[in-house]
Amino acid sequence: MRPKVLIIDDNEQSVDVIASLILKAQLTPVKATSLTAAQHIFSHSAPEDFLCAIVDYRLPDAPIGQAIDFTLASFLPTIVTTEFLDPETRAGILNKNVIDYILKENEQVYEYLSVLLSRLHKNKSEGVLVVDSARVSRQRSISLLQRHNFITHEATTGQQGLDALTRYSLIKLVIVANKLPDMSGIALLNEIRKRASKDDIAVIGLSDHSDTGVSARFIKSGANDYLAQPYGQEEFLCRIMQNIEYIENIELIRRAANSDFLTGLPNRRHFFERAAAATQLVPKCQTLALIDIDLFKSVNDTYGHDCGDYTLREIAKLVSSTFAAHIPARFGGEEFCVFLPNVDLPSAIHLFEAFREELAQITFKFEGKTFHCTVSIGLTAIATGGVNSMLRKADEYLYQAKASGRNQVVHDPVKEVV
Ligand SMILES: Nc1nc2c(ncn2[C@@H]2O[C@H](COP(=O)(O)OP(=O)(O)OP(=O)(O)O)[C@@H](O)[C@H]2O)c(=O)[nH]1
Repeated sequence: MRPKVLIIDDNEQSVDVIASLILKAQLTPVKATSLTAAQHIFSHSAPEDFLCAIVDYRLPDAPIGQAIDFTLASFLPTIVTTEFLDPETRAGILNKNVIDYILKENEQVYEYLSVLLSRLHKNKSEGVLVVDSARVSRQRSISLLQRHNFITHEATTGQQGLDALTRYSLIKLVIVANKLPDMSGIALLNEIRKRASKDDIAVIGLSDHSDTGVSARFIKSGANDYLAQPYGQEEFLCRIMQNIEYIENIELIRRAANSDFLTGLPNRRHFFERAAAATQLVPKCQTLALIDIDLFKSVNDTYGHDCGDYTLREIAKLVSSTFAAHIPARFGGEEFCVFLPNVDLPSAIHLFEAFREELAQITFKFEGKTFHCTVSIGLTAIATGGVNSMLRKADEYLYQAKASGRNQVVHDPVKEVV
């Protein structure tokens, strides 16, 4: 079920705009035109179904932000919208521990709201580590991050920070104080950069307003950004969002470059990178298989190219789930490859026979038509010549499998395995 977002606003026009943004962010809007209506809706719902609330500061039955107090008391992360904003109101809103406020002054702010909503959703799977021995400053950072749904981790020493990085793989961003009890922030940054580049984990260094040299040293030593203390909460959150988005965009580009467009499986290039990394770890044994769909041309010719694409995607899903613990890839056309470090020939034969049989049992259904597919597989464990030589050998066996009637696995003679 899509998470819900509660809108409390008595202005029909802004409710409609906000609701359409919520739908665009793949979330479900729930509308209330007053505080009383919101209280009624909320008392009949499960609080955990709601991602957040978007609350107008001034409502007929809640003229000075009482609806904000209600959503916060209901543990709903709250974004405030308002038509006016004097410094006193702004400070009052921010003091209430809301996520952010939106001044309804132009269309661009709705764009910002849209970004904020999708971030709140995505942040639930993003880890941020705060390494700061000063309790108040650390807790302030953690509290701001939690308000934005991030998974937070805290450390008071550099070593604890490094341990947390080893333990929690979801950490995308680290906030590093300049002075730590066991090392300097710069020294910690150096250690982090030995493990992860600027494109893998973003680091924001905390410096002092009075010491501009520190921020420059952070950046020169590989930090993505810095924040001069004391900082405002809006600046803090803007920088966090910017840096997390940078890491996410790099991830997206990498995924696009490494995966096959049609099936999402790793592509040939990425396969070779992963296989090379796996062989460097000197596996005890290795097997490699080439899988080719039988008579696939006839699927295209009989049911059309779209059906061919659908079949490739379905078979790719089975390849991906069956060989998730190994290194599967689409090699192009109707051919897949799987490299299995630390799997010997008898175990691999068992795996690929089971895969072949399972696939042959599947009834593919496309636009009212049903049909079956089989695959031929060439499998080798003769690893002395490296991955390229394994590919040539597997290709020979694949040719034999096709020539001997298809729907079979041809492999090295079991006793001759090196
Ligand atoms: N729909 C679709 N078809 C593809 C794609 N890539 C390759 N093909 C088709 O896959 C077919 C491969 O045909 P062939 O090489 O003759 O082999 P086959 O029909 O599978 O026969 P055997 O391999 O001998 O069992 C061709 O018709 C290609 O057009 C793709 O991405 N989508």
